[in-house]
Amino acid sequence: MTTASDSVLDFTDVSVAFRSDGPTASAPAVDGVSLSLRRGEIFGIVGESGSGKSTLANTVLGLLPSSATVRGHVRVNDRDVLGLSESDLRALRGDEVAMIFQDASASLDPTWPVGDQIAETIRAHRAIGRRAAREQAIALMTEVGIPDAASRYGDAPHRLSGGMRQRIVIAAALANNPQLLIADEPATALDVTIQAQILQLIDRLRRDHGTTVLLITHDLGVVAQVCDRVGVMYAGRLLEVGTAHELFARPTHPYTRALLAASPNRVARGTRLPVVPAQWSVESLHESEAVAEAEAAQ
Ligand SMILES: Nc1ncnc2c1ncn2[C@@H]1O[C@H](COP(=O)(O)OP(=O)(O)OP(=O)(O)O)[C@@H](O)[C@H]1O
Repeated sequence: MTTASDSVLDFTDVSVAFRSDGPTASAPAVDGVSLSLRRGEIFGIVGESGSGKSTLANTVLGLLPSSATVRGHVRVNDRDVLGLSESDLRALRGDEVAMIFQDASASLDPTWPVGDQIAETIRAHRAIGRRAAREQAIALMTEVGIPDAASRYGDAPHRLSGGMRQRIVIAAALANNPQLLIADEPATALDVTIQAQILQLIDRLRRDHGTTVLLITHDLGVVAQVCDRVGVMYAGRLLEVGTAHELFARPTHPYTRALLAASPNRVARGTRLPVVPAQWSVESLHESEAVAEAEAAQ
């Protein structure tokens, strides 16, 4: 059992619903999710598009629109973050918790030198001078693998490749040594080789700094490459949690088994989750499993 001291992030019976303008209430985007992340682990949330992964993650830093109603408890280091004021959330963001998204370009100001953007992130949370912040930013750029970081400090984002921009975003995210990093599809927009490098970087940073990582993905290859434990989401529900090894070797939920059966080369990088029919039922999954087994036996 996870105790308060070894868990960084706890979701307790979290549900999220978006107010709809239509006559019928829409199904909850997140439905009764309970989950604890252990200190220093990379926890993958895997699920097809629309399963509620981003919505769940966005509850942590208060990033949901006002049309969303969140129920349950979301605790960071035992402090309930739902209902925090905007200024408390700002203090939490980038300090205890940092978040990176799929599109690095959208996270960076296109008109500003990349190094200054990292330095400002440091100065937003700590009282240090410009020169010290600049030195720390260059050290971070070096740490995340920007070659000749000092000379790239003054570059505008468009002068860097997509992979290098994502490294800058990761450097800025880690600037204040957060305990928790939420990475929402951090490598999906990049080509396969660069994706692998970004994931290796996240894994190395976790090892070097002890950062806990919540990694959102719909790529089973990502799960296989870096995740310690995995939660499978479907239609807002967390169906199954286990180690990455358990998930691949002994999936217990029929939905997970169907996903894996439908992804024959499932540990290869770039294995996207197949979309299962919206009106999913356990019976239909049993059928698809039977078909997969019959095909495998041929
Ligand atoms: N701002 C919003 N207003 C209304 N509904 C929303 C909003 N954001 C998400 N939803 C709905 O919530 C459900 C879950 O969406 P969410 O983006 O969390 O899924 P996801 O698993 O992260 O998908 P993807 O991998 O495509 O990002 C979907 O049905 C989506 O349409």
